[in-house]
Amino acid sequence: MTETEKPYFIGTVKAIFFENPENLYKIFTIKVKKTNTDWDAGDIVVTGSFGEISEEEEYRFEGKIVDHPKYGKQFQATTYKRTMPSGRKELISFFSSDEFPGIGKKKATQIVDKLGDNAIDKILQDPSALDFLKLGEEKTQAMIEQISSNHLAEQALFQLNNYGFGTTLSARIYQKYGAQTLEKITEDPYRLVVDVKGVGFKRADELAQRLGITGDDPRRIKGALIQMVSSVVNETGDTYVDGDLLIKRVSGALRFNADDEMMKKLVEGLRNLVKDGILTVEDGHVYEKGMSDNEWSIAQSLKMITDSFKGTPWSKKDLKRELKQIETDFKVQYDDSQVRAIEQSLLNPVFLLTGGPGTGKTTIINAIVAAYAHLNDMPLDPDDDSYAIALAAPTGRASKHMSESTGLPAMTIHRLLGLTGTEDDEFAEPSLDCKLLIIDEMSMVDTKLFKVLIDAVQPGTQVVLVGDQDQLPSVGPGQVFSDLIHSQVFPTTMLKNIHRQDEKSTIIQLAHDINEGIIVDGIFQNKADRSFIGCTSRDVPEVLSQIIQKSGDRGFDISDVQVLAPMYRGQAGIDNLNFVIQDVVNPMKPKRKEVSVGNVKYRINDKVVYLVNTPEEQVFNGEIGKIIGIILAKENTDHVDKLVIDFDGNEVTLDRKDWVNVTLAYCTSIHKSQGSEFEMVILPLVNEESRMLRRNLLYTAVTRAKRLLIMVGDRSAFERSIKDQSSERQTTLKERIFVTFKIKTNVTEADEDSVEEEPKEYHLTMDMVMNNSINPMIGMDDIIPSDFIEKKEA
Ligand SMILES: Nc1ncnc2c1ncn2[C@@H]1O[C@H](COP(=O)(O)OP(=O)(O)OP(=O)(O)O)[C@@H](O)[C@H]1O
Repeated sequence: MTETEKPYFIGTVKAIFFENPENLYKIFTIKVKKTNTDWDAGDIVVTGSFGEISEEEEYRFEGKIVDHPKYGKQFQATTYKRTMPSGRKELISFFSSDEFPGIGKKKATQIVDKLGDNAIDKILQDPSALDFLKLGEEKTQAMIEQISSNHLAEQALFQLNNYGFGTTLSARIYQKYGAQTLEKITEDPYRLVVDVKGVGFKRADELAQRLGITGDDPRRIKGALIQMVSSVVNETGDTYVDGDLLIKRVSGALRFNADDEMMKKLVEGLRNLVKDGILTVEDGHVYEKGMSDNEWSIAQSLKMITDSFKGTPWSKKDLKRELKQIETDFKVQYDDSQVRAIEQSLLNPVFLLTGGPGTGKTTIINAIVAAYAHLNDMPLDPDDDSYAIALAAPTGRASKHMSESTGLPAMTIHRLLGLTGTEDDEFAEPSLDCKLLIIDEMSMVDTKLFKVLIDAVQPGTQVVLVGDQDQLPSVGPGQVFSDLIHSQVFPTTMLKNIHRQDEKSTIIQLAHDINEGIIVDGIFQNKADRSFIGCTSRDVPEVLSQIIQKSGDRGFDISDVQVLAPMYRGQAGIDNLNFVIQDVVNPMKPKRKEVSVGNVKYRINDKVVYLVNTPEEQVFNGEIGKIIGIILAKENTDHVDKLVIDFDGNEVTLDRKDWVNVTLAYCTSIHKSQGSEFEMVILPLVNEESRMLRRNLLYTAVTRAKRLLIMVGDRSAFERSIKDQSSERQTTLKERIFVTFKIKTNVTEADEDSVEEEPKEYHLTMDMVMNNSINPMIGMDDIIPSDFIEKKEA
């Protein structure tokens, strides 16, 4: 090997024993034919990211020899190339191989006779070189594609690598565009911002610069606009970005002077994105593709449900009688607001019920179900043909709670709708054949999911949405539950009385006080069921270790203890606390099995959380499980490391490539904890997290504790959380509802058409952009929500 020559191996692939479709990483063995290294072995192991690799084919790999601590000597390939067959004999056997169905030895010989030893190059350069075979267009095309596919994948991955993309991103890009990768990204590198997760504007901009796309190139402007809308919406949870703000931010990102000429170009860019259906602009608000339609669609479906409701076959008197009966049966006396809630839910097509912990939401769901069934002569038996009640919640835990408390089947909204939790859900159009639909934990439902859910409801169905509007809003954009309540268009009951009878419990009262913004001194005093331990963020890990140790001594199983934190980073952040707690409750000991991925180590008994939806395995985002088995690659015939995890009785085996879907769960985010409750919650809050500290965050965390709550950290961080009201998310769902419901009451047919037709007309004018004169309520001055209620009830 000369100094400049890179180490290489040429060999035939024998067996591929690991493949990660996410990043195309593969591990396989080759039978070595030639090498410039002094590693003299018949078969070697090769690793790396490869577009396509076929067994029994010959390739040339360049890279370096490494000594893996566990698996020994391997060749880590950075580039690879299929060695093209050369020489008459090899070429004939190549063309007559299984890769080219319909080409036998005779035709293969003809090709080589006609095109010579350079046959492959000739075909790649000029596909008409094969015309003489008269195979027909389809077959010829298939043959050319087969020849070029490997060649193109290599070329593309090599070039992407040159452009500075790492293996994972290169693989994602190649998976998206396939053979057209280079053509597509050189034509418009900014398309990566839309098409490939993980490529932002800055990255695409660097590539664009290398390709000579700079300054005010329309492609550059377009890329910056798309990226900015997406990042603002994901950061804030708003459903749109204010047009002015967008233009300001984008001109900053593009380093444009805010002169008229540049503004015109930005507005033009926006206009084109609207034309191409990538963004929507309405009343000066800029929405990501589909988001504006989602809001309209929700409003229209709610209107359809409202309009199609023809009343009940029983009278209000029957209902009163039924309520008395239920009180007797359930041995409970409902308070006034609870009675109102039960009545309104049964009398109306759409009803909203909100209340804090212990106010009786579950109690009311039980009453609604029982009364509905009895009043409609329907047995409360899911196996009976006439049973038509659907109960669902956004998380597995919440739906399980619903099912346990009602004794009826309840499921996740995804399962109810047959959704997969992937991007395909956007195009799903399921249909629900129930007559009464009750959704719990409604504050967690985002705009996209609610759109699919409410669109699936059939005319005549009654819908009851239950939740706690003061909790954190959904992770995805929107705040549907809060918007529906604040629209005041639908009958709503807010439960305020706390009914939970536990005299000793002070946690619920604390939660209500927090919600009211009351900072009572008592919050920092120790009570039987809660305590506060003041410390700095540096001390949080140590304090937490001690609490966890003591909780174990007091008989708490770690599955009942949950540490909840707002952020991932920092000493008191989720990532660090997980390592700290793991060391206390499940430390490494000699001879214990341990596997690692990145800097996370997994051992048997570790508490983990699942991060995606996998309906085939019946395991969903946010579910907490325990590792009950570790099967090493050398112990199974697949030659892959595996984790066996018990998710509440459902055992799931995850191959190493799927470990990205789990993480340690001794400490989880407060956001993820929504919809779950734990016997004991430990809540560290520190001043470093000030950006996140809001009342609804603290309220959500505190309300997760059933028996014990231990607050740790900076006193001022807790006080700040109580004081800082969270700002409302920016959405236009309420306005859509006002417009849509006004149609029903007093607008003409012509107006109706103009709303139902896609409301896409481009409104953002230069004036608007420059003068900050955009008003989302344009044209709605004369409507106030209570107008509608009065009309409805009249
Ligand atoms: N009117 C009532 N009279 C007596 N007890 C009641 C009444 N309403 C509710 N309860 C009791 O109060 C407790 C809390 O009620 P429930 O579980 O329905 O509240 P919740 O709002 O669903 O609470 P969480 O959101 O915390 O689960 C239960 O034990 C329930 O039996």
